[in-house]
Amino acid sequence: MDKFAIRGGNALRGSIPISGSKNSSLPILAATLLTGERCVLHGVPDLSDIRTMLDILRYLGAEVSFSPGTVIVEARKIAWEAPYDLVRRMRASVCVLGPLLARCGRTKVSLPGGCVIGDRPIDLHLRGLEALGSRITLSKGYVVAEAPGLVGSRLSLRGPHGSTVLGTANVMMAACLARGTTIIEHAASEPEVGDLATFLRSMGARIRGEGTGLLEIEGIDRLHGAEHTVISDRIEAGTFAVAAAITRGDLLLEEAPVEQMQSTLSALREAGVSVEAEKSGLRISAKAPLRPFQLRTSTYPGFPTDMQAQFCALAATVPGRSKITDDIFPNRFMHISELKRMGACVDLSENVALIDGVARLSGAPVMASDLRASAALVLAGLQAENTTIVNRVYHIDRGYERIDAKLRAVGADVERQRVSS
Ligand SMILES: CC(=O)N[C@H]1[C@@H](OP(=O)(O)OP(=O)(O)OC[C@H]2O[C@@H](n3ccc(=O)[nH]c3=O)[C@H](O)[C@@H]2O)O[C@H](CO)[C@@H](O)[C@@H]1O
Ligand SMILES: C=C(OP(=O)(O)O)C(=O)O
Repeated sequence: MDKFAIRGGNALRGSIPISGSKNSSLPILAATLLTGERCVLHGVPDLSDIRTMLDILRYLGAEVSFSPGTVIVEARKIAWEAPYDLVRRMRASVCVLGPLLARCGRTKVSLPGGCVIGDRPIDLHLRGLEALGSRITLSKGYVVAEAPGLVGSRLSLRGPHGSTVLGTANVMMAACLARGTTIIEHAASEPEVGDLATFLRSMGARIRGEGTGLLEIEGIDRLHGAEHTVISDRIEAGTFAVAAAITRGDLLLEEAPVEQMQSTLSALREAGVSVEAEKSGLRISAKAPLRPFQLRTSTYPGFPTDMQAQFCALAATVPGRSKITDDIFPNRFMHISELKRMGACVDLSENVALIDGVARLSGAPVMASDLRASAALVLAGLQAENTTIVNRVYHIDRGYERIDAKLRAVGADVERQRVSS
C-alpha cells in the first residue's frame, strides 16, 4: 500500500503526455470476447484496472499479452462464468456480461455491487438485455442470463439521471450478434461509447448513430479480429488541467482530446483560467487571483462526474464561494471531509457543496477513498503549505498511469513511498 508525500507550492510548468482512456479501454477489452480471432489494441494505459480486466479475460480462457501500450487478445474458446473474486475488484468488469451472453448463449456474472461513490445499479443493463430476448435471474449475488438466440429489438436505456454508459456498452455489444436490428433509445453519448462503437465496427459490426443518443445496430452472425487505438483520456487530461490551475502554473497537455473536454474547459474559463488549443495539445495556464464558479454534473456533453472531486479541490483554493452539485452520483463526496482536514471551508448538504476558498490549504495526512477523490487530494497537496501525505494511493493507480512521475516531470515535489503491509 503505497503513499504519496507531496510538498506543495511549486507552480507546474512543462508538458505532460496524456495516456489512452481507461474508461474506453475497459469495455473495448471486454468486446474482444465477441470473437475468437486476434484483436490488437494500442494506447491502452498501464493501470491496475486494466490488469484486472486482463486477468478476467485470462480467467475466461483468452490468451492475452500486454507490452507497453499494446494489448493482444485471442479468445478462441471461452468460459461463460465470471466469478465474484474477480468482478468485485472493479465495477467495470460488469461489461463482460453482454459479450459473454452474445458469444456463449448464456452467462453467469457476479453482481458488481455498490461502491464508495454510492449505489451503482445495473437494472437498465438487465432490462436492455431482456429486451433482446434473454432470460435473466438474480441468484446468490450473480446475474444468470440465458439466450440461445438474441433477437434485435427497440428499447430505451433512459434512467433517473439520463442514460447509462456501461449499460449502453453491454447492450450494444450483445446486439452486434443478435438476429435483426436493435434500436437503442436514450443511449449514452459519452465519447467512450463512441470509441467502443468504432472498435466494434472495425470487427465488422454494423452500428450507426453513436454520439446522438439513438443507436442502430444491425446484428450479424460473427465478428472478426481487429486492430484499434483507444482515444486519449479526457479525465486524466482534465485532472492535469486542474493541476495547472491549482498551482497557478502553465502546462501543455499533449494529445488532450480537446473536443471532448468542452464542459471541463468552460468551467476552467469561468474560474479565470486560460485555456488554449494548440497543434500538439491543450495549454492551460493560470495566474492568481482566480474566480469562484458553479457547476453541476450531468451526462455528456455536460460536466463529467469523474471531474467533480478535482474541481472541489480547485474551488477550495479560489477566493469567494463556489457551488458544485453532483446529480449523477449524489453521494460522491468522500473527498470533502479529507479536504476539510487540509483547511478547506465546505458546507456539504446532500449533493451540493458550497466551497469558500482559502488562500492556501495546509498539508496534512489524508486518506484516499476512491479514484477521483484521491486525485483531488493530490491536487490539494500540490497547492498546500508543508507536506501532505496521501495514504492508500492504490486507488489512484487504478486510473492514472504513473501520475507521480508525470507530476515530477513538470516540477511537482511528489514522492511515492512504499509502505510494507
Ligand atoms: C452518465 C455518467 O456520467 N456515467 C459515468 C458512470 O458510468 P457507469 O456506467 O458506471 O454508470 P452509469 O452511466 O450506468 O450511471 C449513470 C446514472 O444512471 C444510474 N443507473 C445506471 C445504471 C442502471 O442500470 N441504473 C441506473 O439507475 C446510476 O445510478 C447513475 O446515477 O461512472 C463512470 C465512472 O465514474 C463514468 O466514467 C461515467 O461517465
Ligand atoms: C469511478 C470510476 O471508475 P469505476 O466506474 O470503474 O468505479 C472512474 O473512472 O472515475
